[in-house]
Amino acid sequence: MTSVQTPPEVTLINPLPINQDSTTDFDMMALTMAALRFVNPWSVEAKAQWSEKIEPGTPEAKDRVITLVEVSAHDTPQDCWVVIYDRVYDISTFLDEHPGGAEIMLEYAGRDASTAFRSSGHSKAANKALERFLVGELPMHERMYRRPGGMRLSDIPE
Ligand code: HEM
Repeated sequence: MTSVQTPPEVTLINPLPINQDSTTDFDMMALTMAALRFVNPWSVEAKAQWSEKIEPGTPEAKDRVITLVEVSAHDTPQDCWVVIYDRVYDISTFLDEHPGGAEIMLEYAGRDASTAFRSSGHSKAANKALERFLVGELPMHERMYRRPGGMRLSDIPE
């Protein structure tokens, strides 16, 4: 005789009991994040307060201090800055002229390109060409290559 087995009774236990206050917690978190975003000094909206755009390679560029955070806001093909050996270059007009192509330089838009520039084996002429695009220099506390009393790489331009 065959007997029909009934499955054992299963009681579902919610392993994570829903906290009645979880919605309130979430709202508080969202509110805090929104407030932080509002006061965030790095917000892109702050861009308007940063340095005026100047003509690259002009004498004022030598005295202008530009922070890494400001450089990072210039990261498009129309407005492309890079840092090479602690100096800031606006290469927006050079992208299409670059013998190595625009794509490779755009990877460094808004960022430090020193090691990429160095390891591509650029000539002395390429180092000299940098001057045309100079718009400023990093503040002392953000520099890696040109610190007073620091060791200088022999091949970085004056
Ligand atoms: C403002 C910055 C730059 C300037 C003025 C510049 C200038 C030049 C110049 C004049 C050349 C021709 C070869 C030479 O004279 O050395 C060249 C080639 C090249 N550059 Fe740049 N460059 C810059 C940034 C970069 C960056 C960030 C990269 C990234 C990796 C790069 C990668 C290359 C490569 C791969 C070549 C070789 C192209 C070939 O031989 O086919 N360059 N660059």
